[in-house]
Amino acid sequence: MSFLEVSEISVGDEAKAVLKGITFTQKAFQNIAIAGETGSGKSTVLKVIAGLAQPESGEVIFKGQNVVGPEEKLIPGHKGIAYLSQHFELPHSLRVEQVLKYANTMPGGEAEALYNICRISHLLKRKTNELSGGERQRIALARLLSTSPSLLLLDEPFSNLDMVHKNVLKSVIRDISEEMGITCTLISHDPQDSLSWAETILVMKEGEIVQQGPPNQVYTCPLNEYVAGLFGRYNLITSEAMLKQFELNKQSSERILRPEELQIVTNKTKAVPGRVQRVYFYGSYSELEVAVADGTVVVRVTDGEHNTGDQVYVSLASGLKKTAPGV
Ligand SMILES: Nc1ncnc2c1ncn2[C@@H]1O[C@H](COP(=O)(O)OP(=O)(O)OP(=O)(O)O)[C@@H](O)[C@H]1O
Repeated sequence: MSFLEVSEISVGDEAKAVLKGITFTQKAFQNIAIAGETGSGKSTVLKVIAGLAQPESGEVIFKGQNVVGPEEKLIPGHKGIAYLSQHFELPHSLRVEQVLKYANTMPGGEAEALYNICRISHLLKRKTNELSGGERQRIALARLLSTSPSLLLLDEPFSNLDMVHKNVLKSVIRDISEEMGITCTLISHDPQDSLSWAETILVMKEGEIVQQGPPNQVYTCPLNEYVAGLFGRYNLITSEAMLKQFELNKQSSERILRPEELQIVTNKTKAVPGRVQRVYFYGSYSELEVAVADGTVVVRVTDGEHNTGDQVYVSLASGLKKTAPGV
């Protein structure tokens, strides 16, 4: 029995299809991230899983039990599944401890451990209107988790957080999985969040899953430019000289190369000549925009030795091996 089975979920009608036959499974403790452009249907998937949005067809089976939609249940939702919305709300001007007390179904010791994991123990006496955005979010999270769910659905939890609060929340999410045995699914617009955290990434476009696989596969072997663009800079190699020198298949997604999949070399074998047009410094590495015979490519370097105007040779990074993208 799978932990979560999502089968052929469709939402919307012919005039506006929001989800079109979404199917995937999630194992217990498998971190799944959902990526996709705005409006691709990511939040709707989470809401259907949580029993908060009604699908037209398909089913969600959670630990062997059917999750029913809001049209079939007086109080929407499923006890074992928590959904942290982008637009969560906390009651106004109540003490944090009161907010948590109303929701809490855990025995005293466990609730205290939860508040420690969520880094909110020091906030219990504060009023809800005296909190930062990051603190409010961790309290909303603790409130959800105090009903002891085993699946947590996080809908863009990092948006609007500064780096400090974001890093705290990342540690909280990691501890929630490890210490409380909760499985998490995450939507994030920042590719770094998904790539560094997930075991599996589902990529959505226009209500469909267009690619799924482990982060390194989705990143290095994107199905197309849409998927590539979601996870960072890329080159679509169209230069005839490069295709020939690098022995790339003109028709396939092999032509999509990340800046670090190219390198600057002194040996002219299997390399094409170019001139550095721009240098972008990012701290631990730089990206060079290099004009080649019939195009421009971006190459990542770590030596900091290149300047605008330099004559260079570009080749494929050594040991680079592309595999077929998983769909
Ligand atoms: N209750 C609703 N009724 C009708 N259409 C809706 C409803 N909620 C969302 N939609 C539409 O469904 C599509 C998918 O929305 P959804 O919020 O799931 O996308 P998303 O990928 O999460 O977007 P974002 O990244 O902007 O949050 C959008 O076109 C949206 O306008």
